[in-house]
Amino acid sequence: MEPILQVENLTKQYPDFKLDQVSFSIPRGTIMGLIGENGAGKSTTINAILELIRKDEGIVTFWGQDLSSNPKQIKEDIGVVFDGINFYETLTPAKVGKISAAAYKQWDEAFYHSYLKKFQLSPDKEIKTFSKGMKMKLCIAVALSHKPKLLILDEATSGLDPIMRDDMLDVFLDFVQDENHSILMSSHITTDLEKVADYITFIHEGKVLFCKAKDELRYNYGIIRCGAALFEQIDKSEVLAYRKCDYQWDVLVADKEQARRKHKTAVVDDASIDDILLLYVKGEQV
Ligand SMILES: Nc1ncnc2c1ncn2[C@@H]1O[C@H](COP(=O)(O)OP(=O)(O)OP(=O)(O)O)[C@@H](O)[C@H]1O
Repeated sequence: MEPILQVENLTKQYPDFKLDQVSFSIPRGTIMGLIGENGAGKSTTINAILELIRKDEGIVTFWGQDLSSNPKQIKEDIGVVFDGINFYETLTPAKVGKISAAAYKQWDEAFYHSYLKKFQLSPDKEIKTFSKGMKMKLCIAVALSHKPKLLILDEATSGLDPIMRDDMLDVFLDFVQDENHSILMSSHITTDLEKVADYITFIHEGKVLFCKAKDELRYNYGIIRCGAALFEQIDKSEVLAYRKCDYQWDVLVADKEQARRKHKTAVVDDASIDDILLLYVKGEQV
């Protein structure tokens, strides 16, 4: 079965930045987390996938089809939420529902109102009275209510408090219970991705550094904490990245159990997604 979204060699050149041959795919029923430092190219990737900006090279297919081959249906099947999307401030959620019902043939008004209730958004209050988090929740309710099969979320949970974020992660997990649904979500809140993502794509300076199953990162990756003498002994072909902090070396490896067997005196910690990101971005690669 073809993936819901396949991205091959996506390239976009800006005067001071190049998104360089980005490739990944999202299998059905899964959540893909997109991570990377500020300016790494996450939003450029999402904008190019959605054809909001023109790509220079590369192939993007949804359900095996190019967006231009069936734009109306494919757009109906994709729910999009960006940090900073704003509705007209004088609209109310009820009016947004009416407008969306006219725009989407799959619009489900009852479903929309059940989300407004779940997210504690009054249908009749003007949007200008909403906080940033409330506006974000409204965007997510709209995106879910036209019954998409793919959700694309660019920093969509960053304005939410930890309790609401946790509820929202449950909504996302529910969404992918249907094997025909998937989510692509970029986030700086890597603990959220640790909770829900099945795969992680790490973009660094416009290039994909890796695209891996989250469990592979969680169960296999580790950080050796050691002094200079032990660092010299480590086989550098096993080192993904390293960083010197005062008198200690932090060394990222892809097989922590092997490192524990080989270096019995060293401390080998589990690596969180934040640790991995930090070592790749701030550390050095062999
Ligand atoms: N329209 C544009 N014209 C020129 N350069 C741009 C344009 N849009 C983005 N860039 C550059 O592309 C690079 C990547 O930006 P992008 O917004 O994709 O990063 P990001 O990973 O989403 O960052 P953040 O986490 O801060 O949102 C940045 O250097 C940015 O300045």
